[in-house]
Order: sequence, then C-alpha cells, then structure tokens
Amino acid sequence: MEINMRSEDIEYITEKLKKKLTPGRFTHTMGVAYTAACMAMRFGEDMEKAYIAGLLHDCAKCISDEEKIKKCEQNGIEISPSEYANPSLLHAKLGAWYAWNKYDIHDEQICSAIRYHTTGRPAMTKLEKIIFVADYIEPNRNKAPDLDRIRNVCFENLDMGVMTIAEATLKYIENSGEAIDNMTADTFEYYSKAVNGNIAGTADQQ
Ligand SMILES: Nc1ncnc2c1ncn2[C@@H]1O[C@H](COP(=O)(O)OP(=O)(O)O)[C@@H](O)[C@H]1O
Repeated sequence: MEINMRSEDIEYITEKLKKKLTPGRFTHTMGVAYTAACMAMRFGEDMEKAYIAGLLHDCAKCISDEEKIKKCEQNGIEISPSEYANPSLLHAKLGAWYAWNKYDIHDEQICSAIRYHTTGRPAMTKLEKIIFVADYIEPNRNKAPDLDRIRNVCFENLDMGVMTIAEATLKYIENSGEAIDNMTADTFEYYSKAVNGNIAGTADQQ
C-alpha cells in the first residue's frame, strides 16, 4: 500500500530530524534518503517509502546509551544480551518505534526497514535490503574500504550488495572489539547462499 505523504509532512519530519541529529548525522541521513530513493527506482520499489525509511533510519541515533536502554525499557521494547552489551545497536529498534509512535509513520514495511538497517536479517524484504545497503553506500560515507566497487555491486545486484556489506561489516566489527549481534553473520550466510542460487525466490533484483 502506498503512503502518500504530503510534502508539508516530509518537510516537518526533515526539520524535526535536523533538530534531533548532529549536523554530520543529518547530512548522512539525507544521503541515505536520496540513495534509497535511487535504489527504489532501480529495483522497482516504492520510491516514497524508500525515501521516508532513509530519512528516519537513524532518528534514534543521537541519544545516549543510557537513554536508549531507558526508552526501550519504558516502551516494552525487548533488549537482547548483545544489545545490553552494545546499546548503540538499539538505535535501530528504537528508531522503528519512534518512526511509528513519534513521527506517525504507520507503515510496517518502513518501520521494519528501520528496525533491521544495522544488522540486516535473513530473507529481508526489498525495502529492508535497500535501506541496509543505502546506509553503507550513501555518497557522504568515505571511511569504508573499497566503497566504489561496493556501490557498483549494489546497483548491479541487490542481494550481492547485501552479502558484500554484511561481510565487510563482520570484518570491521571483529576488529572493533565490540559485542557482536549474530544477526549480521546470519545475514551474510543467507545472502551468500542466495547469490549462489541455493535459495529460491530471492532473485527479485536482477
Ligand atoms: N552485528 C553487529 N554487531 C555489532 N555491531 C554491529 C553489527 N552490525 C553493525 N554494527 C556496528 O554498528 C555501528 C552502526 O552501524 P549502522 O547503524 O549501520 O550505521 P549508522 O547508524 O552509523 O548509519 C557500526 O559501527 C557497525 O559496525
């Protein structure tokens, strides 16, 4: 189902995010929104939903770890052991909750794309894949190695893009010493099989 947002509503969300996020995070946010909209054009997804999901994906990012835990506990959002050990991961779950409850985006697909944008998950929807990938490749990102190649891969084949980014993220977090959420490893495994043709029904991105 389409969401048909009014341009005033999109402007309102954008202005609110500008206040809630640091300038760097806001720039990244706009990059993800535009990249997600481009990927939606490329892969036949709803452009407006991709833009809104990109806009809101980090809406809970600029909150202290203590506050993230508190807000999750207050609102009945379950916290896993790896999230207690690495509360920064909670911005994705909490962001999905904020999108629904504070920004009034009553759309399961958008909120789920926000929910899984950091770790990914096996068998993602097309919109979830687009936000997972757009977060990594948007034009303001410049620290990850091999980004030009990864950007090409993502626009060529969405599943291969997800696999490549999950693999790069795993390498990065293995060296960071932070508590690891196993969902990214599950995502990598699933999409390795998908690109090698061992899982049926995921080739909607060719
Ligand atoms: N499975 C995971 N376990 C632990 N940390 C992870 C995992 N996946 C991603 N991260 C880390 O979470 C951080 C935030 O990632 P992400 O949400 O994708 O970007 P951002 O919110 O900055 O746009 C990154 O440092 C990334 O390495």
